[in-house]
Amino acid sequence: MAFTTKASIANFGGRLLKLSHKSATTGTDMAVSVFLPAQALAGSRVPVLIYLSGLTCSPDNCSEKGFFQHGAARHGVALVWPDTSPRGLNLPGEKDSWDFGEAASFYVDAARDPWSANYRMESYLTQELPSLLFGGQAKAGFEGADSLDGGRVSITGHSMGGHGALTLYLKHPGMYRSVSAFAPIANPSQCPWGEKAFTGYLGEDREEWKKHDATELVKGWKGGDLKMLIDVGTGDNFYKQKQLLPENFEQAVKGAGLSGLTLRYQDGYDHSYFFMSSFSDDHVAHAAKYLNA
Ligand SMILES: N[C@@H](CCC(=O)N[C@@H](CSC=O)C(=O)NCC(=O)O)C(=O)O
Repeated sequence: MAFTTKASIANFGGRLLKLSHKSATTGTDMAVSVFLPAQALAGSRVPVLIYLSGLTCSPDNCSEKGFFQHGAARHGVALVWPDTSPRGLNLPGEKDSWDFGEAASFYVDAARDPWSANYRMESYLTQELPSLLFGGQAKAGFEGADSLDGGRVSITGHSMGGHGALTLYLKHPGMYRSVSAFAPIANPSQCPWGEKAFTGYLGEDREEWKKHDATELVKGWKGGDLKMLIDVGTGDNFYKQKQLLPENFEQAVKGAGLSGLTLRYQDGYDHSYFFMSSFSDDHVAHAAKYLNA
């Protein structure tokens, strides 16, 4: 049995499961939370929306105050909240700052020591975690696992997790049916957060960084309509500090002649979960449109 169930909580007519499992990819225990809507508990196969969290987060932040369960219950969509990095490794410098190391993986497979052995979050999220989650109840070992339809998966995320959602979607055409993001770090090669993380995890070669930068990746997108929703708050201090750079991303989409990006600026909203909870219904509805098509 892959997963240990730490908690099972009644929530929006379904259940919120707090799970953990041993990961061969990261070499650590990994936490992950799953929301099973009532439809899943009643035996229906349900599609899945993965939410990648931002810097400093665990699976708890969004599952406790993002209110994605409200829309997910309505549309019959399961939610998966992975963790933001391996934990408990005690690597040198891992806990020195809130925007690098633990809870700040940027969802890449690190290429530099000491990170490359364990900070392999892209492989974890695109290979190991789906194989464990969608392998059926006998393999997964938690209630309702048989209901998860691994053939219908979309992805979303916030800030660092918005960067993760956009880049995994653009790097793995066909893996996800749609993508959305709240306040994503949309052009990490050009902002302080991204420059710090990419130098630390990937090295100094800026050409290498482009492979993990949504604004660069979208220029080469060949997957047709983008099926992409992005929300950014105009009162977001990180937006004002040019950590997010959604305009660069939009310019790249226009330059590549692509359709299917809805980029909305939400007046006065900040970077917090007050923002996500205000629009999480829209993001679940966006995913459900493609997942239930
Ligand atoms: N500690 C920082 C603020 C950190 C912060 O705002 N983290 C965001 C994600 S930022 C981009 O990835 C977050 O989601 N925090 C968790 C929460 O529950 O709000 C500072 O002091 O500025």
